Formats: sequence, C-alpha cells, structure tokens
Amino acid sequence: MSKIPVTIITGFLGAGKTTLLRHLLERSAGRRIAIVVNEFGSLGIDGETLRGCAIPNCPEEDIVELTNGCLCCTVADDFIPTMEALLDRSDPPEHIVIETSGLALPKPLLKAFGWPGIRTRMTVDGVITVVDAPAVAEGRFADDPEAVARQREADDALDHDNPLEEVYEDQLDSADLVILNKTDLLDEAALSAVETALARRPRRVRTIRASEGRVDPAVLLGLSAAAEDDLAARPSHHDGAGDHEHDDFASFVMELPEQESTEAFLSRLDRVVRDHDVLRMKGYVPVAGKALRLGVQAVGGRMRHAFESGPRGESGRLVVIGLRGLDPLLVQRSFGSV
Ligand SMILES: Nc1nc2c(ncn2[C@@H]2O[C@H](COP(=O)(O)OP(=O)(O)OP(=O)(O)O)[C@@H](O)[C@H]2O)c(=O)[nH]1
Repeated sequence: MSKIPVTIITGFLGAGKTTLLRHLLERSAGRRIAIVVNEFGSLGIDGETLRGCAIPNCPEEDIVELTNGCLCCTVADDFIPTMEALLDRSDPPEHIVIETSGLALPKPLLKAFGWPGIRTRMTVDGVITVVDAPAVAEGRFADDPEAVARQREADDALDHDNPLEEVYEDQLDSADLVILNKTDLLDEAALSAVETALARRPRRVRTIRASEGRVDPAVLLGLSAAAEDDLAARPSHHDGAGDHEHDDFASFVMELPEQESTEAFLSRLDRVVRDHDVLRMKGYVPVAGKALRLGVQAVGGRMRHAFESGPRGESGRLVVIGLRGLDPLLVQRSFGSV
C-alpha cells in the first residue's frame, strides 16, 4: 500500500501560510486534498478563510481545525487521532496539507510521523517554511541585545534570548523548501540581503520568492522528502529538551461591540498594536450601517482590512497574540471595551 504524502506548511505568525494554502487550493481543483489547520488562538479564523476559497464544491469536511492549543504540544491527544480519522475514511485523501500555528516548532510534529500506525501509512512529502521577508529585513527575528536586557530586567524568568528568533530558526532549520513571501514590500537590495542571511542557516534548502503566496502547486507538492526519516539533519533549539510549552507567548480572544466608524476603529487598532507590542491580531467586527463585517489582520505594525462575508453577528471577535506579559485587561481597556 503506498503512503499518503503529507505537506507541512510552517512559518512565523502572519508570514502568509494561510494565503499560500488558499492559493494552492484554488489551483488544485480535482485533487482530493485534506487540510489540517492549527491555530494558536482558539478562534478558527484560518479555517473560515480557507472555506471561503474559490474552489467549486470544496468539501467542508476536508478542512479539519485543531484549535485546542499548539499542534506541536498536543501531538498525542489531538493530532494522531485526527490523522488516523483521515486515513480511516472510506475515501481517504490523496494528499494532506497541514498548516501549523505560527508558534509551532515543526520537529515534535515530524516525530509524530514515526509513530506506529502513522509511519506505515503516511510520509512527510515536505516541510515548507514561509518567511515574512520584510519582518526579517526589519530585524524582527535577530537578537537585539538592548531589548533582551530590558526584557530580562522586567522578567528574570525569561529563558531564551529572543523567543521569536528561536521559533523562527527552528522553523527554517526543518524546511525542505523556503518561500520568501511578501516580496512586494521590499526592493531588490533588501531581498538579496534577506536571501544572504537565509543562506547562512545550517540547513541549506531551495528558496523561492513569492508575493501573496503565489507559488505553482507543482513546486509545493511532490517534494518526496520523507522528512520523518532524517530528523537529525533538522536541528532544533529544543533537541534534548522536554516539552515546549510556548510560555514565552500569550494569546487571548477579545469580544468587541459593533463599531461606529471603520476609520476610528482602525486607528485604535493601530495604536493598540504599537502600544502593546502585539505580534499578531486577526478577527472581525461589525460596523454600524454596514451589511458585511469588517475583517482585520495585523502582523506587527502592518495591517490589512476588508469588508467580508460571514456571519455579521452582534459583536466582533479578535485573537490577539504577543509576548508573555501581554495583559488582556490592559489591551481591552485600550479598545475601550471594558
Ligand atoms: N503585502 C503582502 N501581504 C501579504 C502577503 N502574503 C500575505 N499577506 C498578508 O499578511 C497577513 C497574514 O497572512 P496569513 O496568510 O493570514 O498569515 P499566516 O502565516 O497564515 O498567519 P498565522 O496563521 O496567524 O500565523 C494577511 O493580512 C495577508 O493578506 C504578501 O505577499 N504581501
């Protein structure tokens, strides 16, 4: 019996994983691809985005959401049973694509493919790591000794020099293919500088530039890497360590009432992101007089919004992710919602 290929899409918060996956689905009509989406926040925004894909007859049951914590920490409880259920379907998928949360370390997930019952029936076709090119260019993942010193003063339990850097590097160092995304936001010199930095990583793999996740599915699927068989070639900051608990990060969901004005809301959102160093925020909110709800996405200080279909509802919901210490009450107060 041939093994079902599994592609893992990883990359830091907001790098463009869902965008890439959506593009892939839109161009893979006719193939039976099952999607497993894992989000750090418990809101399931990515699942909704993917269900809104433009594929005729895209079956909802082919999109499985795991919102109960980060995949790499819930492998035994959630992940293995989910994969087994997909395998046991009377009409199993031809290919499975997993989108990890932006904070997931890929290696514990790769290890799960060595489990009995999984190993004989599935193989990891490839780990695709999406990189936010402008975030790298801005030095978001590089060590900033002054910032680390400040953080340590505020929190002497801090156990990594830079939690973002650690996750980012683990994701890069387990890749079979790197997608350098958001190239529209950088000029050639800045892009080349990012590529030079990526080439210094211990694991050297093919890097492809992309904008809005537009990559030919033929490039993404069919890498035949069998990644579960060469874990040693994929170094991790957590090799030899126990569980990875994500306690460097904080995440919560915020309810927001209907907003009077789009502009006022967006400018408040912008201020909240900057004042509280929010890493990622996404969700939707109803706006007075508008039939559609307002969808918002923030990745660091960069923001996008659009009126979108979906249940408008009485109130809005936003998932907010930041470093440990981000206080939900303070953030809510900044929104004026408590
Ligand atoms: N300018 C620009 N924006 C992009 C590009 N790709 C994605 N985005 C935007 O970046 C934001 C995050 O994209 P997502 O695809 O949701 O990122 P993600 O990695 O799935 O996010 P998480 O699952 O929260 O980690 C959205 O506002 C996207 O529209 C790109 O190539 N250029």
